[in-house]
This record gives sequence, C-alpha cells and structure tokens, in this order.
Amino acid sequence: MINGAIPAGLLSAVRSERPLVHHITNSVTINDCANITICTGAAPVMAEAPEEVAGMVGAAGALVLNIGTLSATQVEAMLIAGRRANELGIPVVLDPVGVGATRFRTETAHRLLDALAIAVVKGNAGEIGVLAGTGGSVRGVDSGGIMGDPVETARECARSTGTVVSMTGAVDVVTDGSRIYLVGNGNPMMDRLSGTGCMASSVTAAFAAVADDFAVASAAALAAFGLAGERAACGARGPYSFRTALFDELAGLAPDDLAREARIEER
Ligand SMILES: Nc1ncnc2c1ncn2[C@@H]1O[C@H](COP(=O)(O)OP(=O)(O)OP(=O)(O)O)[C@@H](O)[C@H]1O
Ligand SMILES: Cc1ncsc1CCO
Ligand SMILES: [Mg+2]
Repeated sequence: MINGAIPAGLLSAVRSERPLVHHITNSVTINDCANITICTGAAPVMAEAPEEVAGMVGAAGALVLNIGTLSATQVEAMLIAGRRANELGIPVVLDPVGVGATRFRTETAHRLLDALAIAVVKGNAGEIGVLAGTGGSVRGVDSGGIMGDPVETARECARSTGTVVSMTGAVDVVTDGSRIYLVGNGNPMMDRLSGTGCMASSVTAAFAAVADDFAVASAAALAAFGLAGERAACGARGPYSFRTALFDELAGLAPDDLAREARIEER
C-alpha cells in the first residue's frame, strides 16, 4: 500500500490552491463535471469556442479533453487548447469516451494523442484496450471488456501512447508504463450512473494540477473519488440518491479520511 499521507497531501493542495480546471467536454455530463470539480476543491470552467480556448487555458491549472459528444468544431478547439496547454506546461487529461465505437472517435483520439503531449489518458477498460490495440470492445460509451490481462493492457497503452494510463473499473489500474498502482476504493453503485467516468477525469485533472507525478496524482484522485463513492453507497436508496450523496461525500472528505482509507497498492 502506498502511504495515505501522499493522496491526503494532494487533496490538501487542491483545497488550498483551488486550481482552475478547463474542460472541453460532452453535453451529457458537463454539469456533473463542473460540480464534482468544485466538490474536489478546485474551480471548473467549461469553454469550447475555438476563438477563446487558448485564452482560457492560460488561466488554468489543468485541461480536460473529453470526446463524449464530439463535433469537428470541438476537435479544432481541443487542438488549439491542447497546444497552448503544452506550451504553458499545463497537464492535459484525455478522456477517450466511446473510442472504438465509431471511426470519428477513434481517429480523433489518435489525432489528439499524436498532436499533443497528453499527461493522463483516463478511460474504462474497453476504451483503454482499443487505444492499446490489444483488443477492447466498446458499445456506445460502455466498456465491453478487453482481451487478456488488465494490467498488461494498461501498461501497453501507456507505452504506446507515452502517457500515464488510468483505467477505471472495480479495481482501477494506473500506470506510466513501468510503475503500476491498483486502486481498490470505489463501489459498484458508481457503475449504475452515467458520468462517473467523466467525473473521474475532472477529479484527476484537479489532482494533476497540483502534482508533478501524474501517476501518483491519478491514483490519488481515484482513491478520493472511490472513497466518496463507498461512503455515498451507505444509505443510498438507488442510483439517484447515490448521485447526490457522491457529491456531498467528496465535498466533505477530509484529507485525514483519505490518509486512513485510501487503498492504493503498488505492484
Ligand atoms: N464495480 C465497481 N466497484 C468499484 N468502483 C467502481 C466499479 N465500477 C466503476 N467504479 C468506479 O467508478 C468510476 C467510473 O468508472 P467506470 O469504469 O464505470 O467509467 P465509465 O464506464 O467510463 O463511466 P461513464 O462512461 O458512465 O462516465 C471510477 O472511479 C471507478 O473506480
Ligand atoms: C451517455 C453518454 N453519451 C455520450 S457522452 C455520455 C456520458 C458519459 O459517458
Ligand atoms: Mg467513460
């Protein structure tokens, strides 16, 4: 297990620095992403007009590119914002929602990975399997699973893309291609809501904004989000009361709680 003081210190840093997290994201979960960013302790802004994204990212601590409801104009904006973020040294988190489901998504994800220095790719197992090229299936935005070992899939994706890969699931796998972190926090209720994957990217970006080590930041973010999910599941009557509790529990999560209850195993 990695020492809980590490994720706790990052959560404290998010709360004290309150980084701006610029999102170019989908229209389904955009409001959830704004609010989970605030509950983490950071500040969200959603801006996607190609005319303004370079200006906006200049004030940000991290940039999220989420391809959930792509359009050609959004791709143009993602490239402009991503290039500016790279010039300024601002970490970019790519959420390749539904990659593999259509040619447009697959081509766009690869185009972003080729054109930009991406700090973290955060996806479900199917999405990471598609990007790794080792076999993954995606239907709509849902993972249809992968061929072979999850850790090897994530590691291959990290190596082939040159990024930190954060692969979500019952146990999350985070790797930079050599180090492997397995995050045990979370609850199956998180899979019964749309948008927990997108929210995981927002939380990851908030942590990346205050970190130098994006693998540790990604694992810490998933531990915090997962712990909020564990606490929210106690007493939830179903997916929607769980959803409300998830925001409340993350907002109320103290760094000391995370220090005690984060379950991040280094392999
Ligand atoms: N069975 C589970 N047990 C514990 N945690 C889970 C489980 N399934 C998902 N999670 C957590 O839920 C979050 C979202 O992961 P998931 O893999 O479901 O994303 P996703 O399928 O891309 O979501 P979406 O497309 O709905 O936004 C992660 O933080 C993950 O750890
Ligand atoms: C359901 C859905 N469709 C496109 S994005 C999205 C939400 C996050 O997966
Ligand atoms: Mg997803």
